[in-house]
Amino acid sequence: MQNLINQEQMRSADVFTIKEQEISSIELMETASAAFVKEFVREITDENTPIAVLCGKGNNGGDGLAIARILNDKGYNLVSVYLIDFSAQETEEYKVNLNRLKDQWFPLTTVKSVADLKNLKSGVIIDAVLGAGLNKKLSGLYLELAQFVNGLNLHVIAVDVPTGFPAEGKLDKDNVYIKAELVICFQRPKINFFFPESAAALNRFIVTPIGLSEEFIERFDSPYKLSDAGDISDLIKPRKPFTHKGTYGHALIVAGQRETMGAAILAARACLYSGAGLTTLSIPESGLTALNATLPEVMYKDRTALSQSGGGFENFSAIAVGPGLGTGAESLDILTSLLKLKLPLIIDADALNLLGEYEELFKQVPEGSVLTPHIKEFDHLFGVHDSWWDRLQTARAQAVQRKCVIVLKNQYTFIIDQYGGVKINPTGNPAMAQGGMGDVLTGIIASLSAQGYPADQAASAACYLHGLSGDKLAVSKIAVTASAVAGYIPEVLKELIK
Ligand SMILES: NC(=O)C1=CN([C@@H]2O[C@H](COP(=O)(O)OP(=O)(O)OC[C@H]3O[C@@H](n4cnc5c(N)ncnc54)[C@H](OP(=O)(O)O)[C@@H]3O)[C@@H](O)[C@H]2O)[C@@H](O)CC1
Ligand SMILES: Nc1ncnc2c1ncn2[C@@H]1O[C@H](COP(=O)(O)OP(=O)(O)O)[C@@H](O)[C@H]1O
Repeated sequence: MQNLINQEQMRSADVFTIKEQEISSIELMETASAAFVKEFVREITDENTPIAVLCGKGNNGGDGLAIARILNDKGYNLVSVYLIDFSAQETEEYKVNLNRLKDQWFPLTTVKSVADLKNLKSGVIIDAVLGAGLNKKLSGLYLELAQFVNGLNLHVIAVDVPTGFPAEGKLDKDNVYIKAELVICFQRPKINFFFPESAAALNRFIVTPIGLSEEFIERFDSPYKLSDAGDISDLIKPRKPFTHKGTYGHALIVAGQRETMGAAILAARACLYSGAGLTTLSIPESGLTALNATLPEVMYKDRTALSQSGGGFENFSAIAVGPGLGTGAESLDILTSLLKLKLPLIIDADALNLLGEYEELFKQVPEGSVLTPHIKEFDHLFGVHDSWWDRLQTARAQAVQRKCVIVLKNQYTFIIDQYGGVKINPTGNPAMAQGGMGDVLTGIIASLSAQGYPADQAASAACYLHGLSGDKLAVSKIAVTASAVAGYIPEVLKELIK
């Protein structure tokens, strides 16, 4: 698990590393530039590709100058450098690298206005204009430059961060960035890469270590952590000898109505395949035939018993409610009765929509519950947000206030624990953008909860497994179905168990 540090912390990591390793800042820049080149040559393998390096006058530009030199040394023989001369001040490291470049023969063009970029027509652009030192929106000549470069439609690879893109904080819709196909980013990804608004600035990113002290970085207490396979492997317990179905909990899923019975069955399927000892589905009776035909292992519970002082619903190891439930009077009664049990719930889909409608009901959600909203459900619950940064901050505050886990779903799903800590899930892909996928996630969370994993662990492991299953299936498929993702969970679980 990596902690995502902010730019101030990154700068102190620079200072610490320079002192600890007794190196100069120019040597650190050289290491960073070499690390960039290592990734770049994997991406652009043809040494005869024309490469234009656009360099600002800060350290991002300093990197660009070093990168141009290292690429040239590696046999990339069509590298040209454009010195973006829109600001007066240049950094020391920039000056050193410019002198190193001038020592060799190198095509250098000084750019005083975008007209000076007229020869830029083909090949790859390395964007080293502005990096993490960005302190305001692009305007004036920088804005013109970004618009000009974007208009060229060339393959842009950015150094550390695309020009104009803030590493952290709210991303305004009217921001303009130099749009990169790829960002090769130093040591840690920027938190803003994980928000959908980042699609305006980059398609992909790679993180490359540049030798900063990991020990020092790990000491920072960041609220944002990036999950990885190792964390999930550490969590998942193997199945032990002499265990039986009773060992692995009994999950109940309360879901479905006539038109959306599939959502209930998908959630139950995922629960079953994620290893719950027993899975029971509470659906309208009209769904029984479908249930028995598709999932014979799953049991049925008549939901009309729920209103009768618990009706045995209190005896399950975990309860999930919501997929395909509907928002009518009957569904409202079901949710009201479930909340009266005062047991932590996994709350999804229509159950969330009901909570959004009835504030009094929302207040009754027990501590330790897991809410799994997608963007629309989230904004219905907590008000409309105009940025993902704000949405995430609201989620953190609400998770603390309600002592619940919030799973804010997206390409990168944010799992927010009861203390406001955020785990970012790295697995999953656009092939999974199909109906029913959230129902499957709910089923996995229910299953892991029934097996005894605490709410935040169940949620983060479920998101990882769900996305990984989708990733494996997407290797050979343009789109993957929710059923297939559920069906593949046992394999990814097995793979992750140590
Ligand atoms: N540990 C690491 O990660 C390492 C990082 N390294 C590299 O350093 C990069 C950060 O370098 P940096 O701090 O010199 O800032 P950089 O991005 O070049 O900007 C320079 C100047 O631009 C200006 N400016 C800002 N916004 C503006 C705007 N909108 N419009 C116009 N001007 C604007 C602002 O000047 P000001 O406005 O204050 O006069 C600012 O001072 C980082 O991304 C990475 O590439 C490696 O070399 C070593 C290890
Ligand atoms: N592009 C994507 N990349 C990664 N995961 C995705 C993508 N699109 C959808 N998903 C995942 O699929 C699920 C969709 O949930 P949701 O919108 O509630 O679906 P549904 O209501 O159809 O069940 C979420 O877990 C989300 O993270």
